[in-house]
Amino acid sequence: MNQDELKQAVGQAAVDHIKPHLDEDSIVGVGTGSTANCFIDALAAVKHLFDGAVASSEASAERLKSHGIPVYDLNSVDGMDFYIDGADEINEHLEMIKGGGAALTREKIVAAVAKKFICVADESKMVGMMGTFPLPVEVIPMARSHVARELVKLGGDPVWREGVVTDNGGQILDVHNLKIQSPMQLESDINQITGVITNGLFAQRGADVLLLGTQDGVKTLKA
Ligand SMILES: O=C[C@H](O)[C@H](O)[C@H](O)COP(=O)(O)O
Repeated sequence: MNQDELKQAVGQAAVDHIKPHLDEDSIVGVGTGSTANCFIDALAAVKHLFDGAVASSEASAERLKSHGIPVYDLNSVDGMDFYIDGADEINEHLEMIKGGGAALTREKIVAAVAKKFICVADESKMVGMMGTFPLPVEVIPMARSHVARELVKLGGDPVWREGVVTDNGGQILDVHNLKIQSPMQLESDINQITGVITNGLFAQRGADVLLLGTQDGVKTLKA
């Protein structure tokens, strides 16, 4: 199977995973990116089983609506059982780097509301130590240079993702060459820098379940 087929397989596996738990009041939390898109497309086939979705980006909201799935503002829902999203890197503890598509902040917010985070990923995303994928950090635009200098002090090489404006009006610094030995600590340290909106480490709130697409089928890993 090629990478796209692996993404489709995990998208379908995520629908199969949550389907027994869906009812007419269920709200599904939906992530962003090419793997999350596969999940959205598979979810459309069971849209009669649940109420609607909360999306972590305008792009995912549009895709959900194009399938006729109602999209709710997060402030109008009390909670949700599941949040389904991809990752740029994930380790054996189900800690992740996310934000390759610049949606990290809304992803972290929707994930915080959900009872369970189900990560969908093809096997290329599984790593021993995170940091090969540059860590995205969303910043308030006027703080960009200040935050970049502070990130250098933490051992990274930040690069401005020029031209990208997030759904929140923020800008993105991609931090290269980090050896992330303590993801939870680094997540806190970066969030302490004034001007940071959030960073793409999902360690304090990692995934609860990983559906990993491999050549031997979809494997289920639990935290
Ligand atoms: O901002 C984007 C998200 O964190 C994505 O979930 C992540 O970049 C993975 O995307 P993809 O499934 O396209 O590799």
